[in-house]
Amino acid sequence: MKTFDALFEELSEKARTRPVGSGTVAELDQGVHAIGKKIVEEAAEVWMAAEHESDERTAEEVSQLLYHLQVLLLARGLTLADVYAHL
Ligand SMILES: N=c1c2ncn([C@@H]3O[C@H](COP(=O)(O)OP(=O)(O)OP(=O)(O)O)[C@@H](O)[C@H]3O)c2ncn1[C@@H]1O[C@H](COP(=O)(O)O)[C@@H](O)[C@H]1O
Repeated sequence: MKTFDALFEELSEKARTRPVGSGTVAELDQGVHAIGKKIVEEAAEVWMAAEHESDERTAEEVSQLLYHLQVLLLARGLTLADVYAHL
């Protein structure tokens, strides 16, 4: 099972090597504005799933939100350590 930290490592590598077909690379190329909109959209989907859908759907939506948050960090050149410093 993939962890939050392992996903960030994977996405960091994708950002560095820019493999063809990577959705992460495509999203990074859209920039912070587009990624931010995606985060807002995913956050709303988390809310709706938590209120109206199953535990599994809620967990799935949360995973997508976490993914897009990580892409935003990469777009800004931030690391997980930068975030953890505030936890
Ligand atoms: N965990 C994720 C992940 N979660 C969410 N997403 C993206 O978020 C989208 C889900 O958004 P929506 O629910 O809005 O679904 P959708 O409306 O069909 O998608 P869009 O039309 O909005 O793109 C998916 O289509 C993916 O583009 C993810 N894309 C990639 N990953 C992981 O990231 C890693 C790198 O992926 P690549 O960069 O694509 O190789 C791999 O391990 C993947 O499993």
